Amino acid sequence: MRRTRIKICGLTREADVEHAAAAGADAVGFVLYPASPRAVTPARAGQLAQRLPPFVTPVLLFVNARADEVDAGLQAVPHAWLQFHGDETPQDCAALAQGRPWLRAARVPLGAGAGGFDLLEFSDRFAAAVGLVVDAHVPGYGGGGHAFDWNALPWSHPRLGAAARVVLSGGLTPANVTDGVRRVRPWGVDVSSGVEAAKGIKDPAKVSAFIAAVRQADAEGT
Ligand SMILES: O=C(O)c1ccccc1N[C@@H]1O[C@H](COP(=O)(O)O)[C@@H](O)[C@H]1O
Repeated sequence: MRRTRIKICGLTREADVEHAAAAGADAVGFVLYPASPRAVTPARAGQLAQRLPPFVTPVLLFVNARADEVDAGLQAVPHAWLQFHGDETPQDCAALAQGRPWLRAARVPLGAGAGGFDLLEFSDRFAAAVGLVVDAHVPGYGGGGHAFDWNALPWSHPRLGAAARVVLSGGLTPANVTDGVRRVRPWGVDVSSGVEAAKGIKDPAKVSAFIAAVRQADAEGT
C-alpha cells in the first residue's frame, strides 16, 4: 500500500506537537518567519522539537531568511530539515542549508489553470531539493488556506519521477485531502490552516481527521 507522508505545519504548542506525532504525522513544521501569525522563535522551536518521538522529522520553515537566522534555527533544532518558502534561489537554498536536507516551496497562481507556472522547469531548477512543496500563491508567501487547480499540473511526468518529489500543499483540509491524494499521488502532503482552530492553534480532531483522510486514499491504492 502507498503511504503518503504527512507534514503538519505551523505548530506553536507542545500539546499540538505531541498530538500530531501520536496521530501519525511523519513531520511537523515550525515557522521561523517573523511575519507569520504562526511564527515561533528558534528557542521556542527547540523546546517544541524536544517533544517529538524518534522518526518524526522537525522542519524549520523560512521565508527569505538571512544565514544567521537559519543558523540560529539549526542551533536550536540540529536535526531539522529546512523548508524555504520565499524567493530563494537554488544557490541560496544550498548555501543556507549547509548540507542539511531542504525543501523548496513552489507557489502556483490561484484560479483555473496554472497561470503560467511551469512545474517541470521549477523541478529542474531546484534539482538539489529533496522535495518540492507545491503550494498556492497567496499574499504573505503561504499558510493562506487556499487550494490551486490540482488538474493543471503534469504530476505524472517522468521528469518529476512520478511525483516522487512532490509534497502537495495549499488549502488542504480533512474534507479535500483524499481527493488531492487521489489526483496528484504526491510523495507527501503539508497542511496548516485546514487543521487549525485558530492561527497557530491546531484542532486535534481536525489533525486526526486529516491523517485518516490521507490514509483512506492510500488504502484505495490509487
Ligand atoms: O504558515 C504560515 O504562516 C506560512 C507563512 C509563510 C510561508 C508559508 C507558511 N505556511 C505554509 O504554507 C503552506 C500552505 O498552508 P495552508 O495549509 O494553506 O495554510 C504549508 O506548507 C505551510 O507550511
